[in-house]
Amino acid sequence: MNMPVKTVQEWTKYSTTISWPKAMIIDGKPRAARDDSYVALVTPRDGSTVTQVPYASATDMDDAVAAARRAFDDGPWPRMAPKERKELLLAWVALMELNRTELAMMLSIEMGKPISDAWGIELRALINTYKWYAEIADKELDEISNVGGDDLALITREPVGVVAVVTPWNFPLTLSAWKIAPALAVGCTVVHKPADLTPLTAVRIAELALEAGIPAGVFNVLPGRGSVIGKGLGLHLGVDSLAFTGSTEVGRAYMEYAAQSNLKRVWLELGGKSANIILPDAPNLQEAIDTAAWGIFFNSGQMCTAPSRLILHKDIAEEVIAGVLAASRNFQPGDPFDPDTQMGPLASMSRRGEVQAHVDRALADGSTLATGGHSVDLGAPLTGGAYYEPTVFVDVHPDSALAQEEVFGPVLSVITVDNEDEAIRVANNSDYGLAAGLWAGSVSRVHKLSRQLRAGTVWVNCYEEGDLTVPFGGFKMSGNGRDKSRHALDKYTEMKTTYIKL
Ligand SMILES: NC(=O)C1=CN([C@@H]2O[C@H](COP(=O)(O)OP(=O)(O)OC[C@H]3O[C@@H](n4cnc5c(N)ncnc54)[C@H](OP(=O)(O)O)[C@@H]3O)[C@@H](O)[C@H]2O)C=CC1
Ligand SMILES: CCCCCC/C=C/C(=O)O
Repeated sequence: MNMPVKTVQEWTKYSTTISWPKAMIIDGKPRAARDDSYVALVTPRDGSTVTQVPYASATDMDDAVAAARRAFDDGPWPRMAPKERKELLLAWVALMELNRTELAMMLSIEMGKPISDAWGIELRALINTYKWYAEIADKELDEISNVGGDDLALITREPVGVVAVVTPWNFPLTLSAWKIAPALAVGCTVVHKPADLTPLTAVRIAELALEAGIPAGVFNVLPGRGSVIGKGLGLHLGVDSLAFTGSTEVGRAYMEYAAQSNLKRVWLELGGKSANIILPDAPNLQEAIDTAAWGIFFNSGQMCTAPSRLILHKDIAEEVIAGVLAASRNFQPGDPFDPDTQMGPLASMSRRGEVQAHVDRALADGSTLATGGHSVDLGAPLTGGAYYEPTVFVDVHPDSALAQEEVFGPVLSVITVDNEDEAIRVANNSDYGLAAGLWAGSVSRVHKLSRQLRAGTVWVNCYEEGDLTVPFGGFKMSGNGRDKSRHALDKYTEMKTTYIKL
């Protein structure tokens, strides 16, 4: 399917027709915050205020959790036949498809994602994720244990209960869907707190859920401050499980909130500092070069799996660096409404300030800047936008702050090594373990080295490839549990043994 709107002029005109949600969704109804609070939604495209967002207080949060609790304890959702849940979820998917263009534009406005990526990548992922988990809802079977004699033991999975979902702004629709869709498919009810930067796409999706007939209280969405609503959900005694994507620092806080409250299950998908290793026998060096550049500049580098450490064998380092610098010229930031733009702004001015601080520190630490390192002013009418140059540092020390800390911006660190053992040592020299890339030709080398990489996903001769059938999540301080695939269902179910004397 192709994008229905084609040119930057058409998209710009279309952006003015968007009708933004005015209320949050609690217990099946749109409503304002009880204290009538609102905050401004500012687009990083040009720095303008787009609309006002209803902003939840702790009282609204209590209402939402109570609604989700009632819907779980007494409502039809966990009790209906899985095939009925499937039909309702598929009706919701049909509305997402119908509203794809509007949702893509809202996303592009909220966090500056290039419209081609918003429509072509993120909306596709959103729709496919809900469809996949809707379809799986009536295909999971339970187990009977072979205990023998006159006994019968059932091993069943039951929905865990009320699930809080707290998500970031970089892939706000995809990352939320990876949690909300499996939770709802197994019969849980959900309270979603979207990121401050991307509240209204989340509310719009909840409006569509109501339109599709998802019962009241099953899916509640609360825009609100992380330190109030996120923390409040983490501490709430009415929440049985909490699924989070975001920074390692806040992930750690969620484990503390759980320990201080009801030991709710906490599932974390956190930061990354992924290594992308290129060895001299890479089957297609040009593809490795192009993918290395695309990987770090896609979504302006705001991606937990961004291949931010490029680890090069010395024999090909010069050629790859030259290639990556040439490729970086294709990622000059541009208007996110232009379908040809490959890299839009950062998600906010404050994010841009943080990226600049990482760059300044790297310069002070003696890292060599090969290109970029500055903000960009695209001129009127986009002067207020949060644009930043594609940036590459070379000869980066593997222990430096730049090589160890997640920048979450279009900033690549290139590290040159003498041999493959050193490449693996450098790759594993990180608190994170979300993903890694390996470009090599020999089959036995690929198998040997990919086993040695301490990461939840290892991409070989590719990067950022995926499918809903494969799990996604991290080793070490990149988190626990897995999104996507059948394995995600484990996070939203409790396992029960029923042992029967016949
Ligand atoms: N794994 C990933 O994909 C992501 C990693 N990050 C990393 O985190 C860094 C900071 O980005 P940021 O957006 O601030 O990420 P955060 O981890 O702060 O935010 C993610 C979510 O957590 C909420 N939150 C914030 N503070 C608290 C708190 N004290 N208690 C409970 N919930 C909270 C946020 O709400 P609110 O938006 O209202 O603050 C948001 O919904 C990035 O530079 C990047 O390194 C960020 C986003 C995604
Ligand atoms: C459709 C591809 C979206 C992949 C998003 C993966 C990002 C994860 C993260 O940043 O946490």
